[in-house]
Amino acid sequence: MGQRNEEPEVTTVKSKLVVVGDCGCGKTSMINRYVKGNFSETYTPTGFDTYTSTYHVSDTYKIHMSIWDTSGDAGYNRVRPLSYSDADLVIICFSVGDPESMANVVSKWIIEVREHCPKQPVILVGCKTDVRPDIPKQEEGSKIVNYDQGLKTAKHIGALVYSEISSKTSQRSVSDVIEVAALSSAGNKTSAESPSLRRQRSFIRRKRFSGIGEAKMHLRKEAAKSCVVM
Ligand SMILES: Nc1nc2c(ncn2[C@@H]2O[C@H](COP(=O)(O)OP(=O)(O)OP(=O)(O)O)[C@@H](O)[C@H]2O)c(=O)[nH]1
Repeated sequence: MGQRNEEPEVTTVKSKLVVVGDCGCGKTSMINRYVKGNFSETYTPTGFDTYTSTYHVSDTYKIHMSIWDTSGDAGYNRVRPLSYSDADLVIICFSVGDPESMANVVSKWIIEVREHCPKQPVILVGCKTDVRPDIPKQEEGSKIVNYDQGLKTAKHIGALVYSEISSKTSQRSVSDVIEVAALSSAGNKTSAESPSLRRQRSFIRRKRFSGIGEAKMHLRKEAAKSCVVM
């Protein structure tokens, strides 16, 4: 009798991640580092851009991400909200070398995000950590955001995760945060109970792929020091 060669059923979950934050804080560089694996010193302001990438969580579970890159420019304040439609998770970025960009997380970004995405999880990302050692000690406090200040802001805005990255020097830090975002958003889907989505949800439950649980497991497995799940 011949052996049946059964392919395992592969579940693919779709997830939309929206990335916002001040101009020049490092959003596009983070996405480029994750999707294309490269980094450019050249600053090209973004209008809107969409990238796609598939995260292979396991042999039988994939997350197909669409990552929406937005402009931090005030000129886009009226059109940027269109990007939030159907978002599963929002990543708010600031630059650790620019305290004003972190202040704007509280005074501008979380307010805009909550207006359009009242329930979706938010991840706060401090970008450009490689600039920290370049800033002279006596200027600390005025020109740099330290880790504790970033973490405090993340708690203040009710973020699910606080993470710090350098798109310039650390592929790993960027992969960690995007993959935690993917896992958190995939386990968080609650809308549109189509039969296929019901199957996905039951699969997620069976495999204990709850968003936050999966994110924590991922963090432990990878021993990532750059992400903190709150
Ligand atoms: N040193 C350093 N520079 C970075 C890093 N990430 C981005 N940059 C630089 O910062 C500048 C702006 O980066 P972008 O990624 O384009 O910033 P953005 O947030 O997408 O900007 P907008 O499109 O205007 O909203 C570029 O010159 C990048 O090379 C980083 O991790 N370290």
